[in-house]
Amino acid sequence: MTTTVAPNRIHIKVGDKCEVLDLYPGCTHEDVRAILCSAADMVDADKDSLIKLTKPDGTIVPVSPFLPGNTDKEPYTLQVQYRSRGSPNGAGGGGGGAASPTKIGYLEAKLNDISKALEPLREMQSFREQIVSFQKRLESAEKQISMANLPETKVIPKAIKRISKIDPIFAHQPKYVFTDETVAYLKQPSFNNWQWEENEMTALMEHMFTELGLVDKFKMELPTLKRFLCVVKDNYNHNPFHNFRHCFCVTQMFYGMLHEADLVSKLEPIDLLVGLISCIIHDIDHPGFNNAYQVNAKTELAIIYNDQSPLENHHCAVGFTILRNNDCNIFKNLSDKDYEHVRKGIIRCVLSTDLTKHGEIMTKFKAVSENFNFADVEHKAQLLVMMVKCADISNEARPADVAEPWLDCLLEEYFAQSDREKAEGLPVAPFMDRDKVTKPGAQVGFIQFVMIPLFENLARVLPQLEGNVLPQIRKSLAYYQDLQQKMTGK
Ligand SMILES: Nc1nc2c(ncn2[C@@H]2O[C@H](COP(=O)(O)O)[C@@H](O)[C@H]2O)c(=O)[nH]1
Ligand SMILES: [Mg+2]
Ligand SMILES: [Zn+2]
Repeated sequence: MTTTVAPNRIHIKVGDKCEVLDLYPGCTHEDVRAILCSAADMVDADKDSLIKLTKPDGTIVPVSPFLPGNTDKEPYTLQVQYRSRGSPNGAGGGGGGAASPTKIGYLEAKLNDISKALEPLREMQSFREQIVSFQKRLESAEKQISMANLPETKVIPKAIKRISKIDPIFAHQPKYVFTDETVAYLKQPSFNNWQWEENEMTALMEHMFTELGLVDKFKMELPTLKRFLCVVKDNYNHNPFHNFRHCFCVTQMFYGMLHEADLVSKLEPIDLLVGLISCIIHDIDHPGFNNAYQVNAKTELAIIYNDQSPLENHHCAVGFTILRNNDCNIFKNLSDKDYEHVRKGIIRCVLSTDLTKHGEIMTKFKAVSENFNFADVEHKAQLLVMMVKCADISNEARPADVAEPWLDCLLEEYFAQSDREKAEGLPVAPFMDRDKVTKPGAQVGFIQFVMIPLFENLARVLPQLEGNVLPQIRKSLAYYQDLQQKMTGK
């Protein structure tokens, strides 16, 4: 089982000064921003300040906890620009920036370091008192400022920020031509995602739109579709599991099931569009920490969405923010009625990927499957919900050499979350705890009690899944049961 524990060493250049930073596993976007601001001697830069990192060749490097490590020979160049909310045009403003929790965290850490170094000195006590008084002043400033900022949320500006980077990236996209073998293989649930790079995966997704007739039917402009997919890719974070490759796999499994069950002829193009876009945006901008963490840690997402499926609501909001941008709006030629239908369907599918809704969705679908009717709009909406849910948890429906690395990725993300929960004194779910989880332990229950019942329920309407998909899932279950037996003797 692989886990990442070593800090990531980053060399940066700020003006004519060079700095070395260590990013520790589990640090957040906010931590990285705070560290970079401090390296630029701009600890009072606020959340809206622009932080730009570039490689020596001028390529912009996204600021994230997964910043690739580099060497002192090729440091990143760091620029920080204030963007105080108080100033009318969002620029300039210098020291007037808001005190944010990250600044307080950073200052606390920095002051702790200083106080450790001063341990032997007599002034220690008075210095500690100064720290406490300084922290209190910052906390009170933060309270006042956060109250003043209440109406603003990060959701929409964040998505827009990344859209602004699209054209330079897009301009360098290579053109792809896929062989007949590849396009046929793309329709198979056994497709191996690990052979493809990110740009190839966006091109394969573009192929799905064309092949399903959606480009023609909805008069999509190809550059708009390419840009949409590219911006989606850039708005997935580099998490071990919830990343753009997972988005591709979910979309590809949905596409594979459409073909496997001959749904292209049974569903309307608008249904295919709802399902495909739902898969594509379903985990966009996932922070790598699940809903339980969001709620327990009282994160901004939990506050914005009142603890109600904060992640799934966020994925929808970011997806539709990208679509609202004219350059990415593949829905721009849809009638108002179609747009309304598509939006409603996508929101329903993406919100349904919250596994806490699983039981309710299963019960409803069992009822409609008794007399399923492809002409019934509600029946079809429930079918799409089930298909997106199946696609989302479908790794073990793939051959073992494709599925197993995904389990390592999932556990790596789980362990990073539980390590952080332990460090922050938050509740830890046993299935995420590195001291309690084994690979077969993680899979046997999940495949037996979640995956198989879900796919079997869907197979009541799509019996073709009994052909290729369900046998592979049962094979995975047998494999992990056997492994568990060997490991525990039970
Ligand atoms: N133990 C396992 N859990 C799995 C597996 N595949 C998925 N999952 C869980 O389901 C959710 C899916 O929702 P997502 O939108 O977050 O992707 C995921 O987070 C896992 O908790 C699996 O193979 N084994
Ligand atoms: Mg999700
Ligand atoms: Zn997912």
